[in-house]
Amino acid sequence: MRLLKRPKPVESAVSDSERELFGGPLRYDLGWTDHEWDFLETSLLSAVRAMPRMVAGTLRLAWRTDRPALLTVGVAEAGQGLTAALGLLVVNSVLGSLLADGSAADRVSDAVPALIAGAVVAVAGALLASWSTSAAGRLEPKVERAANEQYLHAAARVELEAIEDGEFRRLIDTAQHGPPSARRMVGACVATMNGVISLLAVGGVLTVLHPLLLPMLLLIAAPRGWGAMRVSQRRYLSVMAWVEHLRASRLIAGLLISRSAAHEVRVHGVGRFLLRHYRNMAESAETEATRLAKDKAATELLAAALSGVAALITYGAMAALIMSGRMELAVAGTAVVAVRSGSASLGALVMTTNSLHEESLYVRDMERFLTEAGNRSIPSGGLPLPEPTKVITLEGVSFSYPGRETPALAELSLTIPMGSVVALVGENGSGKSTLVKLLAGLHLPDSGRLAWDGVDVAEADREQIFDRVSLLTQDFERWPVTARANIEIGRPDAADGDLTAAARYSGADLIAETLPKGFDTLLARVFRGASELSGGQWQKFGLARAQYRDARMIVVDEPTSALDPGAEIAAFDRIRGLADERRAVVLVTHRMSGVRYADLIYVLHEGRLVEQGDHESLLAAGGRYASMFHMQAEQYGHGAGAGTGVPHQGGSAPKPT
Ligand SMILES: Nc1ncnc2c1ncn2[C@@H]1O[C@H](COP(=O)(O)OP(=O)(O)OP(=O)(O)O)[C@@H](O)[C@H]1O
Repeated sequence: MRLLKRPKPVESAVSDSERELFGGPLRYDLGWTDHEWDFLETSLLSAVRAMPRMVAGTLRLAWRTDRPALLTVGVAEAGQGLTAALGLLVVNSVLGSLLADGSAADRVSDAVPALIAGAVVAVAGALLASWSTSAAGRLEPKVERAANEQYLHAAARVELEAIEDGEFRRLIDTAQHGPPSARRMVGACVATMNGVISLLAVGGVLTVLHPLLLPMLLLIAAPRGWGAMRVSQRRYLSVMAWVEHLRASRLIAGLLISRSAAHEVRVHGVGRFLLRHYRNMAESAETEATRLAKDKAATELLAAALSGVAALITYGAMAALIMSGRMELAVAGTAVVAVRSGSASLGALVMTTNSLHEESLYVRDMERFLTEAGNRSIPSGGLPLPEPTKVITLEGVSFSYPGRETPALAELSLTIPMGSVVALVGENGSGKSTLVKLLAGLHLPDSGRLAWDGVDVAEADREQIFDRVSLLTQDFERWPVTARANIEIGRPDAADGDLTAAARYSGADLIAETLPKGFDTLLARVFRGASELSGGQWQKFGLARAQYRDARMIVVDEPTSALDPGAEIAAFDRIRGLADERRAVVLVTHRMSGVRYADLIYVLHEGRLVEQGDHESLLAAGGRYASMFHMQAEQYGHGAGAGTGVPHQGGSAPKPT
């Protein structure tokens, strides 16, 4: 039975801002929505059928996190169901006494024992409810934490390629609703359990009173159940379709208050521009919220009307039964109370079942993410790397980014011997940073072979590769923690690191001396009492971190871009000094002054290796490297014959073409 009409794609309003800033409507892939609709287009019955599976999943998680709390909730909820049934029997007994023959005083005094029993039952019910609430309150945050840990652990373990894949990022985004939903599912499970038990109790009493009363009760609650189900499914579809729009609005809002954008936001008037777009996008979202609200109101009105008609039929039938003498007045009185409380219980049960269903949709997204993340996670285990390693070799290595036709690296063959300083040179986009990512084990070659002393990284234990590589990229992380932790985070689990040596090595020790609390100064402006460093000072902390790591291969990508001329010369000297027989240094830079003393220089062009050798031989060859070197030398006034001159002045070096 199809209870729901397929909704129109949620695509009507495309804001101008989406067109202007993002090149078109930001909507979740509608192909996905179509596919999901098959799942969502479920009847009430199938949602109820799926319930045991959903409940079992949540209960398993709850069982793993806090067994005593879960058992307490179960016992307390079952007890409450019992008190509900006893309460109805008490009502029946009281009504029986009150409607019996005899004087008013006698009838009231006959009812007293049942009234006392009723009070005891009510107190017991209240105590059980409060016991259950406190245990469920203890359980819920634990379930959310467990689910969050699963989510974050899986996200941190996936391959870099997955992180850079837009589809997967969307999955990460939607799955973040999962942990809070898992928490709410515990509450919904408890409420559902409560509803089921109360309803069984009421249903049992009603069936005993008269067999027709239970079907009538169900008739009253069914339309409300249908309405609630339809509203929640439409809300879910809408959330999914608008998730990117919401993300983009948050991005714009974030930019308005971000520190890094603060200068342009003010000086270039970007603030006004972004605010206008923020409003524009918020208005589109409001249109969708209004549409949903109208739909919800209409659905609920229809459900209430149908439920009212069912109630009318029920009470009419009861009146007919009384008048035909087939139902006693006391039974009818109890039945009215039971139908009222029963339909309230059933209504609540439908709502909680429905929220269980709705929350489970989000938990399902998280499950889907966990499965996908599991498929795309960095494999554990593999061949051990030789220690010490003598050489890293690339043979015919090619690599393309997903969705890109031209390979970022093509048929690359080169060697990186331990103890040497290897420089990677080439124009923007020639593939240097991509090669760095491959060397660090962040990406694996699509074809060809990258090996540490003959052990192919595709078969090697990736953890061991990560352990042996120290990475200082152009956009290295400026961790919002203390100066000390900013260096020690290079080897987070090491207890034997030499912080002083690492800081002295890069010059970060002198910077720390000027900080209010030395190495214990917090380097995160967002917190009170924290200090901020200049770009060049941060780079020295980055270098110290890279050195602290004590790796076999140190890869530095533009390590001196923010350093003043003196600091730059010193930094290149220090970087050269890092190479020893156990360790290689891979240097990526556009500053030819730093490249000059490298033992081996590889020149890349459009992902291919076009020249290799040392500085002198490459200059003598008069090729691409020589022209890049001369171009920079000329800029600093050394003239075309600057084979011996070293252009190391500050300012950004011109990008070779
Ligand atoms: N994450 C990515 N996804 C898709 N393509 C990418 C990605 N990163 C880089 N590319 C593409 O791969 C090619 C090589 O880029 P790469 O960053 O390796 O060059 P580079 O030599 O380091 O450049 P630069 O000197 O500007 O830092 C470029 O065409 C670039 O557009």
